[in-house]
Amino acid sequence: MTNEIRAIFNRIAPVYDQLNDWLSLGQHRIWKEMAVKWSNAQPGDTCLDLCCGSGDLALRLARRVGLTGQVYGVDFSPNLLETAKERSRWQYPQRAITWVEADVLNLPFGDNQFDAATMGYGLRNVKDIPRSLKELHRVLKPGAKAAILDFHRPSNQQFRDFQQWYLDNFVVPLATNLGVKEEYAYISPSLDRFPIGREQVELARQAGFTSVTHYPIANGMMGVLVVSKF
Ligand SMILES: C/C(=C\Cc1cc(O)c2ccccc2c1O)CCC[C@H](C)CCC[C@H](C)CCCC(C)C
Ligand SMILES: C[S@@+](CC[C@H](N)C(=O)[O-])C[C@H]1O[C@@H](n2cnc3c(N)ncnc32)[C@H](O)[C@@H]1O
Repeated sequence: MTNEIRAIFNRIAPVYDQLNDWLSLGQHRIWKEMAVKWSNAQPGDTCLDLCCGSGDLALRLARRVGLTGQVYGVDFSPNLLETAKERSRWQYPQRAITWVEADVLNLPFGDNQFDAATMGYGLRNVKDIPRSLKELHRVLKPGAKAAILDFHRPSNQQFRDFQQWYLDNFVVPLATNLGVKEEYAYISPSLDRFPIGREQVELARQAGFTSVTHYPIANGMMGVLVVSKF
């Protein structure tokens, strides 16, 4: 399972950023900015971006923490990490971003290290969600926050139908034209298996987070789980 997921993301690396822009009409940038804001990262902080992929959230965190801060981006896809490294070289050559190839279920960091964290479209893809949340809890400093952005199934039936129609009629056909049909067809079943907002809240509480809120965004088609460690 882990190897299959890694293979999916390695294969889509060449088209990943372009397809996110096209298929969300640029909206994913706004959703990611919301997650960074809700993580409460501050200038000078040491931040973590889990499942960083091509680096979108990590680069946004880097902008927020400034020259005195530090950002660590963790992912197990070497191909997406290569894109992230290239982007950071030309976008932020003087900022401290460390790209780490690792499994987020076994983070190579000690306890209580990070002031803030983000995870974009990663939680749905890990093979053990409770363990992933426990690892996140372990590495955050007491008082730190994390924001976890992912797809969500709207409770409103019309938006739910629209989301499914959009995935079936725009996302998969466009991906098919670019030779990555199976990879994008994986989004819908992975979303069916993914816990909805209130279930995510319960899992985060069980992982040790005390303050936990799930915010549906984009008419419930996406969601941000905001967690605090006390
Ligand atoms: C950045 C986004 C998704 C990242 C992403 C996550 C995955 O788990 C994948 C799995 C397999 C292949 C690719 C991905 C993947 O790219 C979110 C935006 C990209 C979406 C493809 C667009 C989805 C659009 C919404 C369903 C509806 C948007 C309505 C409106 C047009 C804004
Ligand atoms: C959909 S991408 C999201 C990338 C980026 N965060 C974004 O928002 O564009 C999901 C990422 O999660 C990574 N991933 C999934 N499971 C992982 C795991 N167990 N450990 C590390 N990375 C993982 C994949 O390699 C992929 O880069």
